Amino acid sequence: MPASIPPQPALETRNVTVSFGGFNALTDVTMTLSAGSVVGLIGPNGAGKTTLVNVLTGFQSPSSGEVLLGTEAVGAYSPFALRRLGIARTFQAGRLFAGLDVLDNLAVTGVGLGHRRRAAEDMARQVLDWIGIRHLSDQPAAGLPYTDERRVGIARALMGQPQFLLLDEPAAGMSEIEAEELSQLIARIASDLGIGVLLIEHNVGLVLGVCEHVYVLDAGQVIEQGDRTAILASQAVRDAYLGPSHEEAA
Ligand SMILES: Nc1ncnc2c1ncn2[C@@H]1O[C@H](COP(=O)(O)OP(=O)(O)OP(=O)(O)O)[C@@H](O)[C@H]1O
Repeated sequence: MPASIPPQPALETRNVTVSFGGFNALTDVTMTLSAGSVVGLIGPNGAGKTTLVNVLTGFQSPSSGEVLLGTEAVGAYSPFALRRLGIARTFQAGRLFAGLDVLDNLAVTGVGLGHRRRAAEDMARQVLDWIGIRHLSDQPAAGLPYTDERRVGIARALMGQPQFLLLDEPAAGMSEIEAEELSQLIARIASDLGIGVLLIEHNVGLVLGVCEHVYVLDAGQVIEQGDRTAILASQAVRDAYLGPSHEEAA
């Protein structure tokens, strides 16, 4: 883990639109993720959250608009190229290599990033230690409980010391206590490692608790952004989650 953190560029989308046929999954989305900060992305089902993560990680090209890493336009880069530039992600389902144990899951990722096997294993042990799950090293990935699978997914994403980490619903299925532990881990990833974290979650309480800035997507558009206070005060956010008719019903 680095002792001192050099200045890092931001990861941004500028006016990004993604169309599937005639349907816009994202319309004109502009957002910024900076080093060392935790930014949240919330919104109802189908709002476009995963599509935005796919755009930021090279799994989906924007139909229009730009993706910038610092001053470099990276919207047409492959997932592999972006991973090499330091943009890592986790998936909603862990996507671990089921036939390998936890240490090997991380080590194989390190080898894929260009490290020698021994160095990749050393790095894997460091990452597992840092997260506090070294005891899982010899466990087969296939049999892991859900919450451990999530933490191993994060550990694997930290291999190769990314600049940015995009977490797609990491707390799904977790208890309140487990989600609280996860939020502490997320805060440490930003503060201790200087990584810019984008947290996509349905658990709005978790997002508002750990994120300095939150974007709210609805039907592919950013309808609100700001800190916890701004999000809680927003009528647009209430309408998106409860429907515009909830006021009349009250
Ligand atoms: N490859 C695709 N082809 C067509 N439509 C798609 C595709 N991917 C996503 N969509 C549509 O785009 C919209 C946004 O989907 P997306 O999965 O990004 O939303 P989400 O906010 O992540 O939803 P959830 O919270 O349910 O995971 C949805 O209406 C979805 O059906």
